[in-house]
Amino acid sequence: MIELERVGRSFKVKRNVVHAVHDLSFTVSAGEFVGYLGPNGAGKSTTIKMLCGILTPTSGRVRVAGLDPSRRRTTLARRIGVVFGQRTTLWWDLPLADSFELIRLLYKVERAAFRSRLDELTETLDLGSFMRTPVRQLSLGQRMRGDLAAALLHAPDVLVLDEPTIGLDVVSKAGIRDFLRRLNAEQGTTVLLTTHDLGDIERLCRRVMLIDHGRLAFDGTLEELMATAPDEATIEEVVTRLYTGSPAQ
Ligand SMILES: Nc1ncnc2c1ncn2[C@@H]1O[C@H](COP(=O)(O)OP(=O)(O)OP(=O)(O)O)[C@@H](O)[C@H]1O
Repeated sequence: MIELERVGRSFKVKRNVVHAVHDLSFTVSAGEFVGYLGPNGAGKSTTIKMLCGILTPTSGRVRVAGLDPSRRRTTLARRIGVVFGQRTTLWWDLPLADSFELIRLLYKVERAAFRSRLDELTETLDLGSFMRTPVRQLSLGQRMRGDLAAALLHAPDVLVLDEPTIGLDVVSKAGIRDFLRRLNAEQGTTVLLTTHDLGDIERLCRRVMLIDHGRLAFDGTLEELMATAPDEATIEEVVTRLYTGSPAQ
C-alpha cells in the first residue's frame, strides 16, 4: 500500500543542503497499523508530505496505492486521508456540517454514499452535538474528531496521521485511539501514525518504524522494539536509548 525505495529529500538552506530524508526504504502492506517515530527534525513530516504528494522526492521512488503521489496527487487524494494534528483542514468560520458538504463536493462523493458514511462517522466519533457549531468554537478534542471525520468521508484505503492526539486530555485521547483501532480492525484501513505520544504507539501499533537523521534506525514489531532494552524498561526508556544511544536518565 505504501512503498518507498531509496528515497531522499534535501532542502537548500542558504549555502547549505539539509538532507531531511536519506536513502529511506520501507513497505507498508494493506491493513497494517504502523507507528512512525523519531526525534524532532528526524524527517517524519517530510516523509508524510512525500506520501501525500505535497513534496517531491529529490531521489528514489514513492508509491501509495500504486500511484506516484507527486504526479498523481488528485487521483491519490481519493485513496488517502491525512490528518495534521497541529493544523485543521476544516473551514474555520463554517459549521462542521458545511465543511463536510464542501469536502463531499471537492471529492465528488456521491450523495447517498456520503450520507451513510457521515451517519456512521457521526455516531462513532460522537459528532452529533456540535455538527452545527462553527469550527472556531470547537474544543481541541471536538475539532480533532471533526478533522478525522473529514479525512475519512471519502472512505480512503490509507490514513496518514501526524500527531492526532497532540494536546488532548486522557479521555479524548482514549476515544480517538479506540476509534482508530476499530477503523483498522473492522474496515481494514491502513494506518501510518506519527506521534511523540508513546502511549499511542503502545496501545495501537503492531509495527514500529523509527527514523533518525532521515534514516530508518529501527523497523520491527512493538515486542522487538521493547526487546532492544533490558526487561524492565518502559517504552519511554527504550525509545530514549534509540534516540540518544544511551539509557534514559
Ligand atoms: N521546507 C524546508 N526547508 C528547509 N529545511 C526543511 C524544510 N522542511 C524540513 N526541513 C528540515 O528537514 C529536517 C526534517 O524535518 P521534518 O519536519 O521532516 O522533521 P520531523 O521529524 O517531522 O520533526 P518534528 O518531530 O519536530 O515535527 C529538519 O532538519 C528540518 O529543519
